[in-house]
Amino acid sequence: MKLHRNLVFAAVDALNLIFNEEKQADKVLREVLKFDKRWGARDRGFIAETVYDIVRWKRLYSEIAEVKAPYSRPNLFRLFAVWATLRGIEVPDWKQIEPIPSRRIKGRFDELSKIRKYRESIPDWMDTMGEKALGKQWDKELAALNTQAPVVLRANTLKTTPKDLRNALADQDIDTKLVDAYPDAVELLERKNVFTSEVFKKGFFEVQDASSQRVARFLDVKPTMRVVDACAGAGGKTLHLAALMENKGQIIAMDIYEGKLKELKRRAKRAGAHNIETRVIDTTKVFKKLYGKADRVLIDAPCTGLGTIKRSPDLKWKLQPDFVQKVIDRQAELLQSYSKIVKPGGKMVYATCSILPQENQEQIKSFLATEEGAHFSLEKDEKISPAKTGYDGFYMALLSRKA
Ligand SMILES: C[S@@+](CC[C@H](N)C(=O)[O-])C[C@H]1O[C@@H](n2cnc3c(N)ncnc32)[C@H](O)[C@@H]1O
Repeated sequence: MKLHRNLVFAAVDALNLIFNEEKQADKVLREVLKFDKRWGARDRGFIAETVYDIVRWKRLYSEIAEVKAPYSRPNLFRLFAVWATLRGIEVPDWKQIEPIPSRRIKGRFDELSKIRKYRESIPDWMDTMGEKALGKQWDKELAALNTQAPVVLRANTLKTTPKDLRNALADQDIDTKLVDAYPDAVELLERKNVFTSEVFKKGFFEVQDASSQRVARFLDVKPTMRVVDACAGAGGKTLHLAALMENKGQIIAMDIYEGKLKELKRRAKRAGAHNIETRVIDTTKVFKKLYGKADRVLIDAPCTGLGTIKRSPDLKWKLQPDFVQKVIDRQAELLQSYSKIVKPGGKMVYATCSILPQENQEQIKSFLATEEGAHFSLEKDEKISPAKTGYDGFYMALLSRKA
């Protein structure tokens, strides 16, 4: 494989922004990929994959390359040299890249791979927390979280069917497969930029991880219902709810960030979803007015996102230990306030994209033991394991309010 200088330099520029300026990897890539209009799909793919790989294996590669933060440019090139050597790619003889004998890189790799925190490239605190929470299963989950996520689309059934979507994508040379047990999912066989396709512009699909596609269905909605999506964000699950409700009934999508709800409205327009109204939570009045009024409530709670490391490997370096307890406390508060929106006989789903029991089943157990929780009973819950499914880690609990 011949390495092109401008592509490698672009990857190093991106790593500089991610590692030294704490920018989010996906946002950085979106910008960096705009640098040169002449880059084709392969070039862009090379930059994105190289950057994601080096972000994913940052700790391991840094140990091998013997470099530390803040990462100078020569040190970022050293990380790149480790990446290339471990993939059997000849490191080019450029003045920016200080030679490291490949025997040394491979020897250090073998030695460090015996120790989990290096092999899986993870901060000490996160490794300790994961092992304490999940015991032996942590090994498997961690290994799965370090594999690249497949690209999964959710067919928008307001406009198409998964089968028709597959055919439309095939016409544009995008090969896909249907996924058993995920009725709306269409998975790409090869990574491609789907956002530039005509079918995307027409609103025939959204990119949504397969595990995430389980959440809206778990809420058991019907077209006649009033549904509140209390933490709607940019509306990944709101749009799915709209499709499941066949564009009927009413969905109230709330969030504390107006910007996210604006994006939701843009996506709803593209999807042809007309049964959604958005409400910014700028005072508690916004949700207090809804107490006892909804048939269904979704609390897709803010969480550590530990289940999504496959897609966002930089989370390993961005997440801080004190944030974990803060977010757990916030989830408990949201359960207290938003559960009151459910009317007697109604139902609610609490979901996270985390695999930590403290954010999931333990959170629900604590809620059920409170005065507010006493109005609810747990119908069922599901822990979605990245190791077992190959998709994101998720948790969902369906609770019903006593009539
Ligand atoms: C897991 S994300 C939601 C993702 C979204 N449901 C989707 O499917 O795309 C959690 C959301 O909760 C929002 N949030 C945080 N604190 C909140 C609060 N007190 N009330 C409502 N939403 C909140 C965040 O802004 C974020 O958009």
